Amino acid sequence: MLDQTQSAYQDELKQLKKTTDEIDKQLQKIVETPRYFGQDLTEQVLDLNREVKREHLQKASAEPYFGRLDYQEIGKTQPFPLYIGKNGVENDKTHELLVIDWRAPVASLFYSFTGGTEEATYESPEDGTISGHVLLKRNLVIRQQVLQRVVDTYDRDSDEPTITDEFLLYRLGENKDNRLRDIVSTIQAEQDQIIRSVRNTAIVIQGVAGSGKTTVALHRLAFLLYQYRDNIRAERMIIFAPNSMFLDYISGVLPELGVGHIQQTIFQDWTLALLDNAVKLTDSTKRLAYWFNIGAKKPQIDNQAPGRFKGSIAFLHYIDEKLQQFEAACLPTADLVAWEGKTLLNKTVHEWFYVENKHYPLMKRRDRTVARMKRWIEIELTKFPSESMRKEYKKKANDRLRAYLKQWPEESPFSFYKTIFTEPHVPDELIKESNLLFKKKEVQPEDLAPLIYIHNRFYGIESEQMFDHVVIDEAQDFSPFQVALLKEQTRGGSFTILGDLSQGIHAYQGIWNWDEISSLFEADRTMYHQLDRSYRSTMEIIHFANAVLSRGGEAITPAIPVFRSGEKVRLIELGNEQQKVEALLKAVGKLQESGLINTIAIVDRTERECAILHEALTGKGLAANLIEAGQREYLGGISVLPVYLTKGLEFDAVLIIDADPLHYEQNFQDAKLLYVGCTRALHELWLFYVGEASPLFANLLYNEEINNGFAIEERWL
Ligand SMILES: Nc1ncnc2c1ncn2[C@@H]1O[C@H](COP(=O)(O)OP(=O)(O)OP(=O)(O)O)[C@@H](O)[C@H]1O
Repeated sequence: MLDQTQSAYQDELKQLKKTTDEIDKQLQKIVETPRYFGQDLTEQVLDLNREVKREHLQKASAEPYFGRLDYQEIGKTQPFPLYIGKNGVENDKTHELLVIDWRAPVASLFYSFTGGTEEATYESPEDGTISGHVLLKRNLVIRQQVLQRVVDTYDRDSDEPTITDEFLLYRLGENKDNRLRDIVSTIQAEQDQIIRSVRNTAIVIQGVAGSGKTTVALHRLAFLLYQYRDNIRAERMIIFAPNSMFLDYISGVLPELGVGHIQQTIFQDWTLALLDNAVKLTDSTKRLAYWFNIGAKKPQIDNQAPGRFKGSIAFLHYIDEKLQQFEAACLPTADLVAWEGKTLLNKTVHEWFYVENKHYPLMKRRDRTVARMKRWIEIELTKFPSESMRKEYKKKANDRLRAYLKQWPEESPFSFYKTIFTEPHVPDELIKESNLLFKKKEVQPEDLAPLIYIHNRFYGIESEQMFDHVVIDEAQDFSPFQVALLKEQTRGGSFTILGDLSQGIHAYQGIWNWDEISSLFEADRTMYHQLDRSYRSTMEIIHFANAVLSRGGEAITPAIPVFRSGEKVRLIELGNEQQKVEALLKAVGKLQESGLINTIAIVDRTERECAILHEALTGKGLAANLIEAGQREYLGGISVLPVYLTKGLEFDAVLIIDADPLHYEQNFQDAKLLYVGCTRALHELWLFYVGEASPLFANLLYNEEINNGFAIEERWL
């Protein structure tokens, strides 16, 4: 066995040398070609192509590939080794494929193959379905041209030819810095299926915490750009993320995959820019503090919550109705008497507005109709014999036109939207609250989708504002209205919509089930995927988090951990409040001692508590960053942050403080919050409480059903 491993290693060394020599030769040739800065278009394109190739080759030179698959097509006598990397490389002269791009159809075998001796097939664009057998699947770790690891995950000739997770576990066991990474070398079959889904479909992914949803969506973008390179442009693809810090956190993945120029934004920023900043958003800190309040101040969340009401499709239909009424009644009813004896009949203006220009958006239609009226006046004026008469009557006509247009006011999306909040169909409380804000030209986040919707009806959507593909991350926090709005702006209904209902901590605005979103798309243009396997955290952490969630009292789909065992979750009772800071310092010290932990999150329940804690910790010399709402950058290291801001992020270790009944009550909303906090941890999860533990995990260890020995209790009194 050892011999076999060594000979595999030697073989791979030789192959690596052959490939890197060829890459370096090609690279050298490009580097020696002078850049072109002249005006000739053909030369400019050639230069650009060389630059793209240079970038690819430079990356490929350091890490040319990560996998090998020996595949024997039916009818062929020999297997063919396929080396799979982030970019394809071929021999300049012979055109032999040295490295196959991971997105190429044949490379799908590397991901979809899950063991066994049955035929493995893939779809070739030229030759249709190709069948054959996989003889070997090998993972290779190459860093800076050095072959570090060779792991066979399947070898048909071996005594145990089953696919193993060994390489995946090796990758998952690594520590994280402050950025999400690509996973091209270990994409799992269920993830690959999503990544390679056809465009012009709305893919809805419900995935447990850590199932790779964000990562998969980013890989899907890279795939779409490769597969449909003639039809899709990166600049026309957009990612909607929950906050700016999250965008910063994921910003490394697309460049690693060689993809640039994809728009990345948060919904609020995108809408405010479209509205030309005509309105301001209310202070998000206050809003979050309100919705994440604890104890008696905890607000009630139901369908009348402003976000649920204004985010509903019923509200969209209501606005539609109002727009129709506005459209039907906006024209003045009188004729325009330009001067005595010359009347433009109201019927004619109607005809121009409602028939001739009916395909234009409302305000454009108004502009065109008014322009037509002005032209009519000009033409009538030419019938006067003298310049002085024309002048005199022109003034008269313009005055009359001005008076006429006063009856036909030009609405802005905001002024129109405001009129809705006088209607009996809107709950009184909402009218009061909204009008108070509107007076200050302020709006809530849930007002933005309706405002853009009205904006689009008024002014239309420019073709350059249309998207080729839209990714919505943390989509459980999106409202159906937001998705319906984006659908209008996306060619072919091409979407990747991902989220987790168990992490729906913004239930005051988000969806409560996926039908709310799926039903917006035609049934045959939607695909639903469920990812239940969690890759982020150890088994112990996943078991614990599942137990917390199930105590929330609603039916849940438990996350299934990858078989990666680690330290037990620690439930630590403290003697009194004053001990908290010392306990955290001690915990950080212990974790850092191991040398294995890079990123640590200290998680409290509210932003205020975090600020106080952060001050106390830094006062004791701990170098920690306080993360607040609206923050744009994630710096890694030690962070102090409220639990609701941890969403989407991950840390080597998570320390949850104040895990008591006041901060985490036994209800679904709090269970989701604590679940989110717990599932951010990759390797270590510690929870601290003074006195009593939260009912979401109290006495967990004595509960026969769920006690698998995944947690230990300690008392630091
Ligand atoms: N196939 C895989 N191979 C290696 N690592 C993976 C794989 N899939 C996911 N991961 C890792 O699991 C972690 C979670 O991934 P990601 O953040 O994309 O999940 P998510 O479903 O969006 O999580 P959450 O909903 O909890 O925010 C990341 O560290 C990612 O690199």
